[in-house]
Amino acid sequence: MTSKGPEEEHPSVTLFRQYLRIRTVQPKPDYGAAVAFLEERARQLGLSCQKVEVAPGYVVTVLTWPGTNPTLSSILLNSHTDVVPVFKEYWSHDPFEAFKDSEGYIYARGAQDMKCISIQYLEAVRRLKVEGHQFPRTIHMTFVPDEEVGGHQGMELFVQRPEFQVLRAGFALDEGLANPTDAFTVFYSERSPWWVRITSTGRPGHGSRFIEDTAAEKLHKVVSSILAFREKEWQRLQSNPHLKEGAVTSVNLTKLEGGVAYNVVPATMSASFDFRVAPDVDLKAFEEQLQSWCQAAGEGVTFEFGQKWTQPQVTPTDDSNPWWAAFSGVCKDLNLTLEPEICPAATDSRYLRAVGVPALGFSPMNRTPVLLHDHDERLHEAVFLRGVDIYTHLLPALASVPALPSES
Ligand code: MET
Ligand SMILES: [Zn+2]
Ligand SMILES: [Zn+2]
Repeated sequence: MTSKGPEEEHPSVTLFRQYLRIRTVQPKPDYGAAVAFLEERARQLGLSCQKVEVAPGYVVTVLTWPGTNPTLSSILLNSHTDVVPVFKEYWSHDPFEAFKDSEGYIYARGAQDMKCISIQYLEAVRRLKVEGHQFPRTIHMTFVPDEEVGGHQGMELFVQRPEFQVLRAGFALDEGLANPTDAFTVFYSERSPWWVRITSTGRPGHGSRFIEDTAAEKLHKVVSSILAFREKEWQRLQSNPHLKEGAVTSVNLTKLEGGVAYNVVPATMSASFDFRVAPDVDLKAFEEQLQSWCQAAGEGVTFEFGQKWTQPQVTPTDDSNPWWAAFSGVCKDLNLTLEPEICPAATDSRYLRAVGVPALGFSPMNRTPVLLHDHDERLHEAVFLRGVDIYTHLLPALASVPALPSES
């Protein structure tokens, strides 16, 4: 794949690179600049733009292309505006410069996750509008803050607002993952994030002594139990070629805290875990399992949640679901191979599915290594432009799905 010189760059790519330069990086995203950029896009496209401040400083921006039949539910195209932090010293190029190399790879935080998709939605809508199309269903593009830290000041609040009810979303598209093969990944469900901090308390004292019942000793037991569970799930995944990553429960030990000095045995220590619980797991039984690991380690071992999602939902991927039929039908027509999976990570789709909006997680990036949250996150301009084409085909089909039984 070769790229054109800057003077010949495709305008959609130029727009993408402009958006990538906005520093919406956690933990202090410049949301104001992103909202201003989106307002300008709305103006250019002749779309209405609504700003819903779901919490002070947290604005959900909604661009709307009205359909011809307002009695029908709408299509919601969602993307988040924030991106995760970078370790700049490990990058080949400044992650907020949107550098394009001679081959056409665009390096930037958010190139895959998920500023590409925001611009692809906008550019697909622009093209369809310019061509004079109109569709029965309204298309809303929602640009939400806060996804990368849990969506608690973003989509979680937005779905509870009257402004969300008014959108009457019937179906949503949201982010997926790149796929290194020729196929495209599509997510119909996701694992539930459970962030668990285990705190162990025990007897303190002088570091030279054989103190019994220490916080560290008990914490070690819980850590061992959880890492043994991790190994069991890993083996289950490895031994069954039919299981994809999202179908088993994963866990990582992500933080250890405690202690003040080499020679002081601390009274408290803690370990934090990022569990991603598969959607078919009995969550009550799973919490009891956590409880029993703590109890088995001894007195004074407790746990608390940093995140605890308990409403996993599955969007059907068979033709009983007219949205799936429309989505997969277009992909078939375009000769795109789909790999339907459970998303291993968490996205804002979980909030949409929980309020009854079927959602698919789709990032149209094939032949692309999965580099989200990684150093040198990048996307080839040709893959990006192909994604605009794909949405240009998907949107007419989705926005023309005939009235559902519930809508007639
Ligand atoms: C659990 S909050 C979601 C943050 C991010 N999308 C992740 O999956 O880690
Ligand atoms: Zn994302
Ligand atoms: Zn992310």
